[in-house]
Amino acid sequence: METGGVSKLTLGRLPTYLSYLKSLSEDSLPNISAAAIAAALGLGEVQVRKDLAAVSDAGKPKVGYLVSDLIRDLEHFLGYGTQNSAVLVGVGNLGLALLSYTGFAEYGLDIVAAFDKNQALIGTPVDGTPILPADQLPDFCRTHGVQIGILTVPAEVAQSCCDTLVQGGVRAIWNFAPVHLVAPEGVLIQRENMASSLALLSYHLKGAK
Ligand SMILES: NC(=O)c1ccc[n+]([C@@H]2O[C@H](COP(=O)([O-])OP(=O)(O)OC[C@H]3O[C@@H](n4cnc5c(N)ncnc54)[C@H](O)[C@@H]3O)[C@@H](O)[C@H]2O)c1
Repeated sequence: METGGVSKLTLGRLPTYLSYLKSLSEDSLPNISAAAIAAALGLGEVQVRKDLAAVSDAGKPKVGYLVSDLIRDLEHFLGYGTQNSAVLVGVGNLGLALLSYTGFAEYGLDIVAAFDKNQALIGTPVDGTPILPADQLPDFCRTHGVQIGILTVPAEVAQSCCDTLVQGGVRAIWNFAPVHLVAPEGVLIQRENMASSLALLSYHLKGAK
């Protein structure tokens, strides 16, 4: 996976740094040290220093980072300044919850339309997002230059929906269905795997007994 020279683990921590920095009140000091960020987030100082050095050269010895510069560099690196158009496929329980979440805009994600095969759902927008028939998916993606597809369909149809997104020119797929998807080179599939997270929790509890 191409991540601009930083590891996937570092990349996964960057939004945490960003949201912490943004949560600091305007009355806070303009500068912050890697040590202070590490302490606030329960991370190692060396780790934080290394992560931030990969995306920003705003850090100065003894002074730390100018918070506003660090926010700017993190947002730039994560591409939050530019909005990415996305479509969501499968307007069921999970799809509806994601469509109703207003926080994605902050991460540069703009869900421009949702698709479902259930005719009863077509035509009634969810929080302003139109719900369109599934057979319009590839044409819509092509016409609107959609880059991201969010899959919230049952596992058994996820691969065919993924193929349709790829046909429409989508190059990044956020898959919530519990299934491994195959896509051509150049298409990134990011699976939201709740089983992995749960396994970690169960394993932790087992060790604590
Ligand atoms: N609900 C959750 O909390 C949750 C959590 C984690 C993962 N998931 C996964 O997310 C997916 C959706 O779960 P859900 O609970 O929202 O299911 P759901 O049955 O409520 O919704 C699925 C939707 O997909 C639509 N659909 C089915 N085939 C389609 C197709 N070919 N093209 C377009 N739309 C199609 C259905 O009409 C329905 O509206 C599942 O794979 C599930 O395992 C759900």
